[in-house]
Amino acid sequence: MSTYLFSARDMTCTVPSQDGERTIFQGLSFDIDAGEIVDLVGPSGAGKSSLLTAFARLNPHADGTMFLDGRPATEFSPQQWRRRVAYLPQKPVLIGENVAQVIRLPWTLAIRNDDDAEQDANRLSDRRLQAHGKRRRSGIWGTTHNGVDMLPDAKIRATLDAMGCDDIDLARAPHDLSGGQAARVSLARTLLTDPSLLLADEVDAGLDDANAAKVAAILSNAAARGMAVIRIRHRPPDGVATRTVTLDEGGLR
Ligand SMILES: Nc1ncnc2c1ncn2[C@@H]1O[C@H](COP(=O)(O)OP(=O)(O)OP(=O)(O)O)[C@@H](O)[C@H]1O
Repeated sequence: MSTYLFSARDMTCTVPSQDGERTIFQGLSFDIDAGEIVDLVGPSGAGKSSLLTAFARLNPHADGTMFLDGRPATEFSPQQWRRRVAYLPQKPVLIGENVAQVIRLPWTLAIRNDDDAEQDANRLSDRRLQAHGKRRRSGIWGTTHNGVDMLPDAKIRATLDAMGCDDIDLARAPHDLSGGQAARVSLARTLLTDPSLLLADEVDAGLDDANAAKVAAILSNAAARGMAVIRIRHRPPDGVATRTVTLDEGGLR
């Protein structure tokens, strides 16, 4: 059994091509511990995004064996996996009329997924069924799930401020945000769902140095609290990564 937070073994990705199929990578292994920030670099087209989406179980062309907390990925439903392993695409997709709504939506969905998973488990166990309803959720706010005010504006505000996002108005429409603000809102939204592993696919691409530094600081703080982070980056090293791995010609080194 793996002792890492996350492990992947024998990762393979084969995509359709004109000649039939093309293998992007094969037999890759990767491990990451809680609190680590690993930069995944390599030439364009090497398969970095394909590997990250494979880790997120979002890549239909990829295969392999993965473990989270020593448990095989096959023991997690796709929803349970995504609750723990968050994939952040380069271009933020911000759904909602304003920043507060954008941030609240995945939080609500994450809670609902937790409850769904809990209900599934409870169906299998009368004893746990009795306990259902008494249990307190130990989420990042430590609140129970019984009201719409689980994530009130004041808490969103405080969280954004703590992440260096005091320039972002909660009432602002997502399409009015600058690129740097949108990137940080997207990041804050994901971090609030408290994933164990964050897969950040070029989230600082296209940002100016100041905004890229803010994004790096947010990730660094999250890692200091125990989150593991894998970043795909094309920018020069920023000193935040604990380790850099290169994907090239189908291999990781
Ligand atoms: N669904 C798909 N169908 C066909 N080819 C694909 C598919 N997904 C990825 N590829 C190909 O796989 C290769 C790896 O793509 P990927 O985006 O993972 O590389 P990358 O290292 O992230 O590149 P970049 O740094 O430019 O973003 C590319 O040649 C891409 O065209």
